Amino acid sequence: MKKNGLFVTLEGPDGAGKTSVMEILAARLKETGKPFIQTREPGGIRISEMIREIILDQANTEMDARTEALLYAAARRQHLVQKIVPALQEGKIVLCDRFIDSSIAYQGAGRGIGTEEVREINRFAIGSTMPDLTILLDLSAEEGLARIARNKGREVNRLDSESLEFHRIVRAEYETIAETEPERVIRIDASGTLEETAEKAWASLKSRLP
Ligand SMILES: Nc1ncnc2c1ncn2[C@@H]1O[C@H](COP(=O)(O)OP(=O)(O)OP(=O)(O)O)[C@@H](O)[C@H]1O
Ligand SMILES: Cc1cn([C@H]2C[C@H](O)[C@@H](COP(=O)(O)O)O2)c(=O)[nH]c1=O
Repeated sequence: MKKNGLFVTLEGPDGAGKTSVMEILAARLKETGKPFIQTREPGGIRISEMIREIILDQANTEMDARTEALLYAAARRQHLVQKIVPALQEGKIVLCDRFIDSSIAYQGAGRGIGTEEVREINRFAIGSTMPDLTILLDLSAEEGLARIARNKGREVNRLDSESLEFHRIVRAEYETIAETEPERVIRIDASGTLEETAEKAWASLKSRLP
């Protein structure tokens, strides 16, 4: 696949500030006049949003870890072919809230399936389309969960409800990913104010803009 755009993902533990930072990045991008889209995983398009409902439904307590990993990968495949790749082919910047690294961290490490096995099913789903830039918002599991708890308007989903230990493992795996792929993954300390974090994220994105 030939692509001319820039594929940028935001990653990090629950409550790190990805959605909030993405809104600020989108506002900055708008000022530049460069064409871009905002999207998220799991979701972004109709079928993948339906899969999201199933995965995150608190009632689905019996869901097997591999089923969960496959559902995330299936949602990703459809999202990629229907929305991400066409936008990249049109030369747009794609800002995506979570992508493959979430599966490596949450299913591979958090669920204990194994990062290589999860990488393998995602290779089947996405082929060679990897993000050009990943902004990793790094925050302790405790602080991330505390931010979510303070946000009364936000629904707590099935993954949020996992143990503190699960979320600590997720965060540690993100650190490993950042150490392994320093060219692609820029780690940002997300423990400051939203404005401070967004400023650092914008500096990273700006330096990669075409
Ligand atoms: N730097 C910050 N300091 C304090 N609170 C923050 C900061 N950034 C975001 N918040 C607040 O924390 C909560 C979670 O933020 P947000 O939804 O942006 O995180 P997220 O990483 O997208 O979470 P999730 O992955 O769970 O959806 C929101 O209530 C938001 O207003
Ligand atoms: C893409 C992806 C996501 N997850 C988890 C991470 C979060 O707990 C939820 C999504 O909720 P958000 O409010 O949109 O962040 O799903 C995952 O476990 N694996 C994945 O591949």
